Amino acid sequence: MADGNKDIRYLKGVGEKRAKLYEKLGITDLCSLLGHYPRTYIDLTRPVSIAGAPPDGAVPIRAAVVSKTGEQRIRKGLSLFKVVVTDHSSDMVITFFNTKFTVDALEVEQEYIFYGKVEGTFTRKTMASPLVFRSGERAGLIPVYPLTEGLSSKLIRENVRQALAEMEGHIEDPLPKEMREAFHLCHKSYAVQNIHLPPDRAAMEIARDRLIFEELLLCQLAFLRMRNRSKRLKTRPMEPYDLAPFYESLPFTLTGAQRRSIEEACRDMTAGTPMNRLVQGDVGSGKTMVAAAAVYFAARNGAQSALMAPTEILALQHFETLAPVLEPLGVKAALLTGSTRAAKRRELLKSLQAGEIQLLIGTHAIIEETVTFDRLGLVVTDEQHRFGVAQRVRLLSKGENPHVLVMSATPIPRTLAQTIYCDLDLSVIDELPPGRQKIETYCIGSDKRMRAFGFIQKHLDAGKQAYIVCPLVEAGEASDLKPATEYAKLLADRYFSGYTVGLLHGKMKPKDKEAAITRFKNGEIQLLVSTTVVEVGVDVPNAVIMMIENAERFGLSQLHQLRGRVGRGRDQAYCILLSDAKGEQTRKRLQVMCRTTDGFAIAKEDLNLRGPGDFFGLRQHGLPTLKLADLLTDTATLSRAQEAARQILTKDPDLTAPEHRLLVAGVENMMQDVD
Ligand SMILES: Nc1ncnc2c1ncn2[C@@H]1O[C@H](COP(=O)(O)OP(=O)(O)OP(=O)(O)O)[C@@H](O)[C@H]1O
Repeated sequence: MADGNKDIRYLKGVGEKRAKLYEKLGITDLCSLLGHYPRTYIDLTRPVSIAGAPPDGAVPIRAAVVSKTGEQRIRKGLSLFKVVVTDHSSDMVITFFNTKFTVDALEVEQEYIFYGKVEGTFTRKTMASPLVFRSGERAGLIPVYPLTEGLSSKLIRENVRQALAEMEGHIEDPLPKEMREAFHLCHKSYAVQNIHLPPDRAAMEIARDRLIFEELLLCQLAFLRMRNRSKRLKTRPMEPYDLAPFYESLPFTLTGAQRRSIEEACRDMTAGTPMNRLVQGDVGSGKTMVAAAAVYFAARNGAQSALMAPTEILALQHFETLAPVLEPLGVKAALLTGSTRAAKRRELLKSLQAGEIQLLIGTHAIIEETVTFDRLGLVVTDEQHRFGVAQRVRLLSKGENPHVLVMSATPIPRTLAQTIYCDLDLSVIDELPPGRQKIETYCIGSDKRMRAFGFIQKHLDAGKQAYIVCPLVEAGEASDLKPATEYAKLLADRYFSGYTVGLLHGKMKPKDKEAAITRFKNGEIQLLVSTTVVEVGVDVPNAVIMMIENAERFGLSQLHQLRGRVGRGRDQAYCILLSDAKGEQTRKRLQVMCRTTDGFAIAKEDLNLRGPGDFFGLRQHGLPTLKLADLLTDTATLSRAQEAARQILTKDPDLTAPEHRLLVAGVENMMQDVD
């Protein structure tokens, strides 16, 4: 505990009850209270006149009280108070509800700052339930804090003020002095003081910049240290075998981007340290073939590979794609999932241990203790963020420092990827296989549903297939949404009665899911009604239409993944987004889908619209929660922090120097909440 730090109950007005509320915000002592940064600020430095107040948004108005009415009881539990105020430009009527205490404290003829939205007509201005500040008391920026029920921003402000006084002179700076000077950063104590109680915007910005820098620096240090550690691991270097037999055996020519990624991966494996590579490519860009080549390369070197997929459907599909490619080249593949029967499983595990199987594909089932390899040399994970760190470590421990290849279909802008996957090298497949056409995307209301059905029927008649995705499995989960089970029945009985309609959802038994996918792949099912279980990875090139019901329910990146299930062959493909939602934000989101099919552009829009916190749960990516930094907009600070982290680790790779003691504590504190 830092010098001067005390339990939160030390503060005036904080007893057991409030301490419990503070605990909900992760605050237990003065230091954690000071680490609870304001969400935003009310700027009292630039009051506007009543007559000149803009019609939208809250503003500070400096005005004097003219008169107050008494309490008016509107109904039980609801009282109204009216206060007339004036400034040089106009009068205004302010209404307060149930806040007798605030109104009583207002003195006639005194000036105050009222912070709220000015409404009403040109001649009669009004404001409802404003925040009130004594004019001249402190016309700075007033911090507004993230709250929990029972704690007000005002109370937190008062507690923070006291905590700052208590901690004065005790706030140590984790950044060495030379670094602060080199990167033009203020001292930590100035930063903490001015993030909470800035006299003006400039001071707040200096403080913010400094704290964002520190946050990003700690994050970079954590990842770079991890990376340095893995670079120090040793593994047997592989021989650079010729990949020509692999390339020649494929039914198509690989794209330049696929070959480049393959070469990068194979080069990594010939070094004496384990590969740690992320292959990132848009939907349908052909990531599986990169994995296939790496598996082939490892097998030629006598090493086994494991491929772990997040769902049984995906594991099965990888098996069905990879086995026919690899087995003619002498690489035997096997599939192990939760539904593999006991006898088959026993036999499979024996062959695996004897080294007769070169590639094991499966779900979590492959990390169980009973699964042992003869010589595991390569681990491929699909969509890494769906696995926890512990699961990954368990899989890795089945070999001696095996190589790692991660495939991700979530397009992340490069700067973000570099931060999130700072411990991984990055290969980007930025080219689609030849002949792919832009998926035509339409957004329609349910009044056009029948026309859409007609459009689908025309394509089914021509021998093509289609998907209809619904948000839910069963009725009753939410009243206005299409449940897949009932909808599939309705479609089969009424609108698509002459066609084969299949159903796929997450609550089905694995065996039935497998059967549905296989029948769809074989063309026995023409129209597949599904929930989002088809979202990632499902590959049926003959399917050309993706219709999504209640499209407003899905995030942009999810819609993109769903749409990516079509347009995987040479035929023109279509995506129909069905939504009756009227909200402007929703319309905007769906329009983005109609405008572009580029996953990276969509991810960027998604980040802009939702913010990185919501994007895909950063914590699942192994990224700590950042309090102030925004990875999208703070890119300049991010590169400064990266530079600083590199400088620190070059001098002190293990962060053992005494001047880095506080940095290490910061890194550990930051990483402790990552899974
Ligand atoms: N170079 C290529 N030329 C033509 N077709 C290709 C090429 N590479 C892959 N394909 C085919 O493209 C389809 C998509 O490939 P794959 O399933 O590997 O994509 P992906 O990157 O895993 O996509 P997703 O993330 O959407 O699952 C498959 O049917 C595959 O056989």
